[in-house]
Amino acid sequence: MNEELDLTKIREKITQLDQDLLTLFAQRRSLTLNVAKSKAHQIRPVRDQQREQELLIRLIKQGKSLGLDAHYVTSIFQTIIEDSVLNQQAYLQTLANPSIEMPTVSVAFLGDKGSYSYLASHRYFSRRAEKIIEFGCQSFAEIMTQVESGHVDYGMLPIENTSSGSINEVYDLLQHTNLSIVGEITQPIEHCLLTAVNTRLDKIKTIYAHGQPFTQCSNFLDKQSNIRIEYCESTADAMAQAYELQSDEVAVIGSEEGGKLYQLHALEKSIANQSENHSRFILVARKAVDVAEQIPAKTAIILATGQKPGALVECLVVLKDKGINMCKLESRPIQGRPWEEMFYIDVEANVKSGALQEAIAEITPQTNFIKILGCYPIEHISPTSIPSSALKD
Ligand SMILES: O=C(O)C(=O)C[C@]1(C(=O)O)C=C[C@@H](O)C=C1
Repeated sequence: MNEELDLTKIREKITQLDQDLLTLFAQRRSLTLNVAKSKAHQIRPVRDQQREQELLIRLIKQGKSLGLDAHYVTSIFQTIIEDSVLNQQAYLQTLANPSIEMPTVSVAFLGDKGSYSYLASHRYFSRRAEKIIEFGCQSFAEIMTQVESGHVDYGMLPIENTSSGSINEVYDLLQHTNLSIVGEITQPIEHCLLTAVNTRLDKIKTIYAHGQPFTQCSNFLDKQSNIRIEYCESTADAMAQAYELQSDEVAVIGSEEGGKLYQLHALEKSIANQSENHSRFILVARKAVDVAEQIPAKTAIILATGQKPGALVECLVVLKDKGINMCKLESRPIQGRPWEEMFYIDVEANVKSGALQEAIAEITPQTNFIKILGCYPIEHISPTSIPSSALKD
């Protein structure tokens, strides 16, 4: 056979190239760590979008001359840059918080292996810790208690989802805790219908699911007739049940990645109402963290204004006047005080910044309760925009 078409030989060459690519990725990563060290000295922001834009435009051009299309090149390098920014941020955070020890961390999350909270915990600490001690919990309240009591270092809690909105139970728990929010991570939620054995959709009689995925897949579930839904404490619980039953009439809603831990296969993929489905998780700890100046920060504040008309608006006007961007506003009833609301406000500012300190000082007299829930690095790296002319062939 023509040597060029010998599959074994071709695969050997691909394997070698993939290995070379990995070596290059690792070299690039260690160079960006030096960039972070240099920026730590000069107190320059981690992100330099002009540099990113120049780099992407040049790479798209070079890619085209090699027969690689612009979208392919862009998506690869945006992933590389995101990794670079997150790594630099993680490094600068270790400098800003020298007392926090990281090689081994213990993390409490909802459910067991395979839950979305489990996946978020592993992703979050993958660039920060060498070893994770996992602590699966049965409820959000248990996660808080485990961290408060010192049994674990961190708790990972989902706070909002792009499809089903805010997770009220978590907001309510934050009202009464002394824990601080020290990080965030946005996890893509890719709901699939998973089964333990090969089967067909029309054979499924029972679907096991946690309440959240159930709500997020309501359109798909409405279309299935004669299917019984069994609510579970967590997605991992649902997966464990399906694994144990080994039935061609049983399915579970969960991620393909998590399902693999239970030897489950995807019968249907992308079954969520919204194709772009993401959950934002917060990480809580007993001690607040400092956020390095070079990193964009978010501060979470809760406050109650009583029933004075316009009191909340006045607080928000203070933020506007100080040029502080509010990225989230949520309200929840205050337990035991009917019709009174607790407001949760996320702002894009470092709590140590002059502007936010001044804003808090001005807002405080207008409230009957105010507390900083935490200040942490913004983990969401929005991709740098590229002029459309660079994308054209
Ligand atoms: O060149 C820098 O300043 C870097 O931080 C490196 C890098 C990259 O990975 O290429 C990452 C982040 C910046 O926004 C720009 C570029």
